[in-house]
Amino acid sequence: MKTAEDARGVHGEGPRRLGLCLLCGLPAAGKSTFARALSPRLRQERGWAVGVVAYDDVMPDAFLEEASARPLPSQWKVLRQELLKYLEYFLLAVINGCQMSTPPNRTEAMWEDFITCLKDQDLISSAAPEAQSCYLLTKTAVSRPLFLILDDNFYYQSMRYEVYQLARKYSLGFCQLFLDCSLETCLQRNGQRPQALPAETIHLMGRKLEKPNPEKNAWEHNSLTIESSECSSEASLKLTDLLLTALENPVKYIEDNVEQKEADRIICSTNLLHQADQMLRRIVSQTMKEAKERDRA
Ligand SMILES: Nc1ncnc2c1ncn2[C@@H]1O[C@H](COP(=O)(O)OP(=O)(O)OP(=O)(O)O)[C@@H](O)[C@H]1O
Repeated sequence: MKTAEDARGVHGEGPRRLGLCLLCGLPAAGKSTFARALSPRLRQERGWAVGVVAYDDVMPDAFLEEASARPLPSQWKVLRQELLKYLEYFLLAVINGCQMSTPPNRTEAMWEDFITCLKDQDLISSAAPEAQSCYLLTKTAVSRPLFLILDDNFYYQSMRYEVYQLARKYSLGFCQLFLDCSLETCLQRNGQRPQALPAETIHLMGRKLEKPNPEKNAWEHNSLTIESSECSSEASLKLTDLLLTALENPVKYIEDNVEQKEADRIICSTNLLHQADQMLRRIVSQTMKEAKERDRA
């Protein structure tokens, strides 16, 4: 199996450039509309292979077919993680230049929607005739720089971090685009949709939203905020720059381990039990030192 270094092409074949881009923002901010316009532009102008994975298209239908009820937040979390696993299967096939296999434990309807999503964007073709549970990658998917654009609200930092961890695991490019749109505009756009969300959901998300914060989180440094109504050539240039920077600077595994260790250290040092333990150790050590000095005197 090839390593992350192979994926970057550091062993002489030229870089195999792969990137993940998160779209985040409030419901009805215009993420899906934006993604629909962005992907043909990137294919045409840059010659990249692009896959937009709209979580709304892949997840709810799958769940409703199986359980005929709206999932709870904890179930959404499990489904999001399952979808990331599917993405990993696809990425592994691209990195290893092999067929995409079918995960053994899967929510069948969600997997089917995921397959349809990749097929519709010319990234995989039908199951290989000799192995019904494998899918062939298309020439587009294997021969060009590839960007996967993940279209969800990603309103908690922790949701985005899961995707970042995937990028780190395979040393992929990673970037985030925050589509900034006022609450009022989102409510207004939502109200005009055929299947509008309850306004309260948008209010709630507006309160909970954790915008990308590159000052606080080093891993979010490759983030861009653009106004949802902005379609200027300047915004377009900034966006291309963001994506190119991500492709050319894939997440470094070792570097980010250091960052993870630092995060663990902070968690550890703020842990009261750990602090009490440290204090106890210091007192014991000081008492023993004093006792030894008394013995010598
Ligand atoms: N720039 C824009 N100007 C005006 N209307 C827009 C704009 N972008 C999107 N809309 C409209 O707003 C509505 C919501 O757009 P869209 O579905 O793209 O949002 P979204 O952020 O993907 O929403 P959700 O997170 O709920 O899936 C649609 O009816 C769309 O036509």
